[in-house]
Amino acid sequence: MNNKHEPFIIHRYKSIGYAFKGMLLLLKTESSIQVQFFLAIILTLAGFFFEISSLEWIIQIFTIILVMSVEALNTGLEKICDFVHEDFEERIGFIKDIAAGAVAISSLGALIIILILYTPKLIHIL
Ligand SMILES: Nc1ncnc2c1ncn2[C@@H]1O[C@H](COP(=O)(O)OP(=O)(O)OP(=O)(O)O)[C@@H](O)[C@H]1O
Repeated sequence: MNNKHEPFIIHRYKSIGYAFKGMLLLLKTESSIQVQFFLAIILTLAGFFFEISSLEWIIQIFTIILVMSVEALNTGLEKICDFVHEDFEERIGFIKDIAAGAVAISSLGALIIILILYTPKLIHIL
């Protein structure tokens, strides 16, 4: 529970704690995040294997962050939807669909970026 009267530093410290708890909850409970985390590990290993440049690392890390952040926000939105309206409701379906659309946009973008990064390297070793 947040206490708005506690010192700023304590308040910030607790907020960071909640945020880390949120990351662990996502990893423990959400299969989509687990799959993305697994793919992030594969990409990290690929980065070391192909000795990608600093700029390529930055692009790859940003790509992973983007997809996983959008997925996390989508998960939160789904939970709110289920909390406010458990039964079938067209407007809830619409909200969930457009939130899933955001995940699709970031995932397709990520796929294109990863293909641009690794296709030449894969062709080179084949
Ligand atoms: N309460 C509802 N009313 C109307 N349509 C819904 C409702 N709940 C889900 N839907 C429809 O089903 C789709 C999938 O919803 P769901 O909450 O199962 O998301 P998901 O991405 O499959 O979830 P998960 O995180 O389990 O993978 C939504 O995009 C929406 O079209």
